[in-house]
Amino acid sequence: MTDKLRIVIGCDDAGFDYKEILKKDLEASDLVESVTDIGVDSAGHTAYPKIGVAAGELVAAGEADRALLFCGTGIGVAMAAGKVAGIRASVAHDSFSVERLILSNNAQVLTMGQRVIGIELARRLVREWLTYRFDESSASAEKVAVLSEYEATGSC
Ligand SMILES: O=C[C@H](O)[C@H](O)COP(=O)(O)O
Repeated sequence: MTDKLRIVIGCDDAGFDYKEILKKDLEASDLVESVTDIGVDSAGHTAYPKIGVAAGELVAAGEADRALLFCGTGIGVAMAAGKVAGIRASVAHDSFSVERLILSNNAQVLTMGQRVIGIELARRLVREWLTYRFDESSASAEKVAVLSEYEATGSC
């Protein structure tokens, strides 16, 4: 049995519809322990960097395992979340990239763009994302460690 995940979900106004749909999917999933919605609400106009940083900080603080974020393209919230120390975040809109986001990069944050990907593909990819766990003994681990080394020391 795979450990269940504590997930933060968030969006800007351009990602609101998908965030609402995926929030329901996550809440119904057997692979999810909890879902924390950090907004925006339907009337929200919070700029995407604030959502990305807020989600990244929750994960970095150990209050969640992963974050799933939406904006128009997925790019802005990924850039913002990735500014938080220790956070690895990326947009991914295809099955292989979603797999490698976990198995190669041990990323905690997946982002998607509501203006880019169809909703049924987004839902399928999130279902797949929930099944992957990074293998700390894999050859990928030492590559991920180089990122951490750079963060810690300023060089690698
Ligand atoms: O990456 C940014 C997002 O796509 C955002 O939702 C839209 O930003 P814009 O309004 O600056 O295009």
